[in-house]
Amino acid sequence: MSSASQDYRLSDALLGPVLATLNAYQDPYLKQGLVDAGCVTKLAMNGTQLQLGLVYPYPCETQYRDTVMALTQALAKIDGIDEVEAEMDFKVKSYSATGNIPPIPNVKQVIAVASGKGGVGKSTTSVNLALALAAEGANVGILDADIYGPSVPMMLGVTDFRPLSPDGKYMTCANAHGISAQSIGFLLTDDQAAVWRGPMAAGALLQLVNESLWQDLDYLVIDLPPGTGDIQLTLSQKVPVSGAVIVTTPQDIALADAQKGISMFEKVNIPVLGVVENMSFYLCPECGHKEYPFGSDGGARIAQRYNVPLLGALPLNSNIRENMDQGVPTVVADADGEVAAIYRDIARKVAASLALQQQQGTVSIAISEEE
Ligand SMILES: Nc1ncnc2c1ncn2[C@@H]1O[C@H](COP(=O)(O)OP(=O)(O)OP(=O)(O)O)[C@@H](O)[C@H]1O
Repeated sequence: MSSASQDYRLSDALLGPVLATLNAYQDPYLKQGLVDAGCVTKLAMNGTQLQLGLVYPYPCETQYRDTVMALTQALAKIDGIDEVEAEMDFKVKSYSATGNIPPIPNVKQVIAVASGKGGVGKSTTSVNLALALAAEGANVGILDADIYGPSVPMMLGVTDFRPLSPDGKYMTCANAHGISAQSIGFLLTDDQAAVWRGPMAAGALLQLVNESLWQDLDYLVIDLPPGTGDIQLTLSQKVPVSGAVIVTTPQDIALADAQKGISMFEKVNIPVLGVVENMSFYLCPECGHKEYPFGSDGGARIAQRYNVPLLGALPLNSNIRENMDQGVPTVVADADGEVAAIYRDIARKVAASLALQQQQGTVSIAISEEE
């Protein structure tokens, strides 16, 4: 992966061992050495202190501390280096899997979250994924396209928000817990939305995508309506999606529906970044014992069969529901907890996978003005 800029000012005697050491450190999400991944942007010496600049192609701020500690330990073994001062950053590049669709202004990448059937926790996953990407440092928006049950306003605690259109063209978004949000639920009552079908719903959703005032987003997460019908297909064909995440529960029936979701995206050439298995196991709050009431490897099986990664498995946990009902999702409400850590891990996998798709050039890259 080529990096934005490289400023290497080391003697030949140091440059070789330093690059070798940095490349021996495999980024756990890019699965590449830091040099091969194009992350190393600056190398200089100040006395016996190595000044190191790293720029990742995906957001991973919560990993910086551990990475610097590991690198310092390894680099300090090289003769002449006693200390390391690291500057860490990330830069997400504009990218769409569907090269012929124009980019959304001020949005670099679009992640569609889908499920074959309703009620599996697609919105819960979308909201926590968006917040987890933000926790890693990204600028994130979420679009609630679930016309049949727009739950994002409730989940983010912004049910009273009504969009304004200062210029008569673009609508303002709500801000909650550091992310921007737009929802069909801000504009319609439940009964209005429920009667929408096919083209009418898809048209309105496209308007929401293209006519919202997004502010320099690294990622726009779209919570699609459940199912794999016309609306989902139209959106997949008309929105410049970078990659899709499929949410499922472990029961066979949900898995069968998830397979339909994977096939739908494959048909329109949108890469499926992976599967999230929700309500995968029950974690006893008293003793920490894990139980798998629906079998323990549904998500893994579907991932294997369709050759897509299993991004993570979330427990069936009443806190997740309660946090949602209170408008403070778990990634924010219990940022140091185990569940938030699972969501952040999923977020890093998704973001790194998008960066890798770009690196491999399997798809076209959309360049927008903010680059
Ligand atoms: N891992 C979980 N543990 C406990 N409750 C959960 C979990 N995931 C989701 N829920 C709860 O399950 C219900 C359905 O979740 P959610 O609304 O996210 O599903 P959905 O797939 O988006 O549904 P629909 O598409 O029909 O709107 C919500 O009450 C939510 O709080």
